[in-house]
Amino acid sequence: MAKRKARPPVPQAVPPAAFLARMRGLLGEADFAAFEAAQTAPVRRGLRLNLLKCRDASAFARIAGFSLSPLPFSPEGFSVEGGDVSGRHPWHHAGVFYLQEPSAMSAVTALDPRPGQRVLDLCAAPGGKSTQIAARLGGQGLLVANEIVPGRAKILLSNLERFGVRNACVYNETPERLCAAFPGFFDAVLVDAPCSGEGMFRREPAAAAEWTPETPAACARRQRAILDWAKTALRPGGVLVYSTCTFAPEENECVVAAFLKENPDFSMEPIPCAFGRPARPDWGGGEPSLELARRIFPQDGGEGHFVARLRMGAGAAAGTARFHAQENGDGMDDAQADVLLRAFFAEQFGEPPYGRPHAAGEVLFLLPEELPALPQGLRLLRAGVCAGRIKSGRFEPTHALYLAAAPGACRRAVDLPLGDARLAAFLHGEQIEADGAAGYIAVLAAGHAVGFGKASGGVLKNHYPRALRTL
Ligand SMILES: C[S@@+](CC[C@H](N)C(=O)[O-])C[C@H]1O[C@@H](n2cnc3c(N)ncnc32)[C@H](O)[C@@H]1O
Repeated sequence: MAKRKARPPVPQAVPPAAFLARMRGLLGEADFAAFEAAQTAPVRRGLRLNLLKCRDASAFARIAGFSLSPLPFSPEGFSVEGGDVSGRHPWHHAGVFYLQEPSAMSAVTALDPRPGQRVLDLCAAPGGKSTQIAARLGGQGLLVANEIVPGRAKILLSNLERFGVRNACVYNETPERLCAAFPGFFDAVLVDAPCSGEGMFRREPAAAAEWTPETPAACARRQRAILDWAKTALRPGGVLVYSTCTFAPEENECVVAAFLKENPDFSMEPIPCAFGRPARPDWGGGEPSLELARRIFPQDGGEGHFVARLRMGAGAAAGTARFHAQENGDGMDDAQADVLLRAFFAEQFGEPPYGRPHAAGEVLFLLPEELPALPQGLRLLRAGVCAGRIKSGRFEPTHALYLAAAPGACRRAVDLPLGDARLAAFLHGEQIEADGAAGYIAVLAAGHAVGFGKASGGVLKNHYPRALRTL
């Protein structure tokens, strides 16, 4: 592998004195001492396997050169040491793993999404929890991942594409507009709310610098508004998970207590995994069922999270979603897109096309089966997989199409070991050697697709997206 530049040291955050005083008051002397001691321990790095691409953690660790230890927060999550644990690792480019703060994995464990369900991740960027939900869905059902900030929504899309997710729609919407378009539609909704980020002070010094004693109350107002919209997108009997990465009771127990008071058709449910410790009913006005939510403090093995799982009563009233059929515009119709994609898949992949072929002008998509049509008028970044476009009468595939290939499916491929200089060159954007017939060829990193190129005259023209190339 190419030699890596040493990374500059991460600046150390100084927790505000008022924050520490609050924590001392909340936790009491003994627990506060443990909290403070954990704050100075080395930061644990978390790695989550992409179950869509790899389920064998020992083989993964051996080949990737990592040492993995299980975490209590999620069965597919590990604390990681050794090797090149970074976004530059070829298997990171291939979407085989996601680097994530360990306790952040707990929210999807609490949500417990199952294949075939319709799931909404309402505050989704950069996609830590969306990629985990998609992996748990195993390609069946639907994930709607939404992010309000445009630039962050693009990063969310990029991470879902890297993970090879086929059955997601990515939106850049306000919670209000998104939920109004999907009334009563989802089996499960995750609100991983914007918060004061007290659990991220060590990793994000900016969060510590911005914090004031008034921040939690301001965040709580926004969180309650988001939850009010989130509930409208849930079907009766569905599950709502609320999570934050902050410690402030105002943003955790108090927000959930107020929600339960205003929505008697919702009730707290136990989380099917005993990470961290029970939440504190006395920090949320005394509602006893708050004890079913969980808190994770640094002394519990993660930077900090709060997770509550609520269920909507099965008899509650729900709205009905109304969708409109997609239009094709000029160019192919869906039947022609189907024929073209079948031929391309037969040549390139050992599986037929998945989803529903759809042509929008010159661009061809494989739409999620679970979404018969799309709501109109929303800022949609992607529905399903963008397969490619017709250019000068020929089909040109996308990077996302190769990343979404099932493991072992690429028929025409050059498979390079992780440390191979040609792999480093490809990820850097260079041409590499290619034997054999001309045409599109997948580039694999030890069995997993990282992208593709077009072979001609013994070389592979590089189609690795510029924005993703290593420097
Ligand atoms: C805690 S982060 C989400 C992290 C994400 N779930 C993950 O695991 O990668 C909260 C997100 O909410 C977004 N956000 C900020 N203000 C919002 C608002 N008023 N409504 C909805 N989302 C908002 C932020 O841009 C941010 O991406």
